[in-house]
Amino acid sequence: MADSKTLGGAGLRGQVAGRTALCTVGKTGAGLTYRGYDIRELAAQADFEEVAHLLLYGELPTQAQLDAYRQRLAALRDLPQPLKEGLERIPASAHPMDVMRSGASLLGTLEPEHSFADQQQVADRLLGAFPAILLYWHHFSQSGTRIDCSSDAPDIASHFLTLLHGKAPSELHARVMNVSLILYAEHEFNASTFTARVCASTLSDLYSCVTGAIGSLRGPLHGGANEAAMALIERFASPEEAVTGLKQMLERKEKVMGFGHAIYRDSDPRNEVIKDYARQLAAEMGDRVLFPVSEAIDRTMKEEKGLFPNADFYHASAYHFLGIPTPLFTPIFVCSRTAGWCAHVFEQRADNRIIRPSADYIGVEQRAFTPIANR
Ligand SMILES: CC(=O)SCCNC(=O)CCNC(=O)[C@H](O)C(C)(C)COP(=O)(O)OP(=O)(O)OC[C@H]1O[C@@H](n2cnc3c(N)ncnc32)[C@H](O)[C@@H]1OP(=O)(O)O
Ligand SMILES: O=C([O-])CC(=O)C(=O)O
Repeated sequence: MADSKTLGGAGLRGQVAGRTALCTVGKTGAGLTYRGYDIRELAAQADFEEVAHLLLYGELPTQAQLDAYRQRLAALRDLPQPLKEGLERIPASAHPMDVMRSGASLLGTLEPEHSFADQQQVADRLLGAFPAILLYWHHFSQSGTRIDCSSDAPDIASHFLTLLHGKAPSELHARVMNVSLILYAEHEFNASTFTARVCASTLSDLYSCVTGAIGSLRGPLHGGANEAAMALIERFASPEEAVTGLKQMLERKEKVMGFGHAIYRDSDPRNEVIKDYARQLAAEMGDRVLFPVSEAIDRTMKEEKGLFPNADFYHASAYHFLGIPTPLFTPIFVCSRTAGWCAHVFEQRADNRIIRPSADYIGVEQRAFTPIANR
């Protein structure tokens, strides 16, 4: 009989909760693979649309398939008018992750998934529409501007940056965004994906699965860590200040967001990729503070706690150098992880049994009910 203290109390760590053909995390010799491809090769040579096709359609596309897929996704960028009106009613004070969650849910009321035969179409629709859901609200709430949601950018990475900045990104910026979307696209049974699979196991619709997953991703122990990491980095004006500040945080037993991982023990393979791009962007910007401070935090965490940066830590400075406001960081994770979430929902549906574990009861023994007048 399993001991519940070592199960629930330890966050189900090490428990196999299902099967997947999508991804391996932390296996010896291969840090992270998507359908058998090493993340480093995908990040170096592929575009996000190729990776989304791999996850959602089972294989990397041919050039003709990729062109057709890009066109299909581009045709799904614009938003229906009632969704725009709904986004206009969300206050500027809202967290952008709440906008993503509400946007996904509202789209599901306007273009419901009538049957599971629609699932590929819905997944593509969410991938196509998420940048505009976020950035239509962002511009309207900041300045009252109603942006054109359908840019002529060639891919989702450039589309996002075009909607945000009102102009096409440079080649380097488009590449960094593409790489970021690839790195965040899929990660086995992480908390948000598991949320999506639990929802899918009830035979619920895809919008509900994705909406629930967004809620899970929002927390600072998961996707929200990239925003929290940025807030931390910005607190320090120099590497020396960062070292002192970090040591004080660790003495106070505070968690340092962007470090550590539930599965990886020594390093997160996504870190070295995004760190390299953060360094390139820092050089391009002539930055002399943010990147050196980030490296000082990184070194101090290694020396003091033996902890390593996860995918989120250097994403913070990379996104900052792309001119992305900090509250929009975690929504970009949504734009990417939607590919992984939807692929997991398809997988769950293809071999489903409702996910319903048991709990070890630790409450009071059974007792007699006392009517309210006698209590
Ligand atoms: C894309 C992603 O979602 S990646 C994860 C993003 N999240 C973060 O960056 C948040 C900061 N990190 C954390 O909170 C954790 O490392 C998690 C949530 C990612 C993993 O949690 P766990 O699996 O429980 O971590 P783990 O078992 O390795 O922790 C071991 C010890 O290191 C400590 N530790 C782990 N991460 C950190 C951290 N970032 N800062 C300080 N201490 C930490 C834990 O408190 C624990 O100490 P204890 O044994 O004294 O309680
Ligand atoms: O796998 C996890 O627990 C968290 C993570 O890195 C991710 O979802 O990308």
